[in-house]
Amino acid sequence: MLELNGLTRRYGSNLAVADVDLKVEMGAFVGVIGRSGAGKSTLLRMINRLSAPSAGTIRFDGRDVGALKGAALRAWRADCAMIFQQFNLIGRLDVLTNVLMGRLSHASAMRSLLRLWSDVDRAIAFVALEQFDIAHLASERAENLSGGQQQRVAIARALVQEPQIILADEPIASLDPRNTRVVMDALGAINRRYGITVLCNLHSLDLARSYCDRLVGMAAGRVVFDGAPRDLTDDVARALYGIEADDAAGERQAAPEPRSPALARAVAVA
Ligand SMILES: Nc1ncnc2c1ncn2[C@@H]1O[C@H](COP(=O)(O)OP(=O)(O)OP(=O)(O)O)[C@@H](O)[C@H]1O
Repeated sequence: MLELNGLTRRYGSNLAVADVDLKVEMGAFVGVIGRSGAGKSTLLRMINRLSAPSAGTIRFDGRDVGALKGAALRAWRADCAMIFQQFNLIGRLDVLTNVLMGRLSHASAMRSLLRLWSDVDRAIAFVALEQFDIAHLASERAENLSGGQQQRVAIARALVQEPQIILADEPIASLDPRNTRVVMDALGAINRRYGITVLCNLHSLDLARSYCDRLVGMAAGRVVFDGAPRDLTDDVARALYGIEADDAAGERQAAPEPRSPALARAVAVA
């Protein structure tokens, strides 16, 4: 289990993440939702230790993730793979090599340094590409692929890390609707087939509702909703997103003021 307690990140006087308590059971597909600036990326980056908490703890199966250093920290980062909005591939390298980068933590230091991939690593990378219907692109330069294809390469790279958790930070923000579905389906397949826990930052409520089995709503750095998608009522959504609610939900009518006092307070300080 992943357990966050009092997790906080300050940037000067700005509280990006404020006193977050969260327990995530392994195997879950959790959507982290909220308006821009709510603290979603900062939360995921702290879990991966890309950003240092100002206060609070991150524990995984009882281990204090915040205290990890050196090889143990590298192992943790391999255990919780990140997927970014901008894919973060090496454009001039071919697709297969990009996926093989996900095997670095499984190779010896010498092999990693010389990029001497074993046949087993190559086979694992190829199978990962096949799963997302992009094996035929293995020898293409990554920069020549469409956004949706590049994100599937990034997901394949994350998969070959053999992580326990995938942290996806707005993975579909730069994609058109068709590729959005393809990429979300790929994350859903990983979650179901391998039981890999997915924490996925999403702006779209429609997507969050259709793909996630639990939603965590953030406003002004705080968790203001935590529950099943069916419990995320329109009122809660409006409180979370304010004037962005219709964009997020894909509706056309104007959003009334939030009726839930606790959520309204949280949004007011956002
Ligand atoms: N490196 C940084 N330096 C200073 N402030 C930061 C930094 N990163 C984030 N912040 C601030 O922390 C707050 C939360 O930002 P964060 O990116 O986590 O929100 P978000 O919900 O992921 O938003 P978005 O959906 O736009 O990415 C914002 O006020 C942001 O300006």
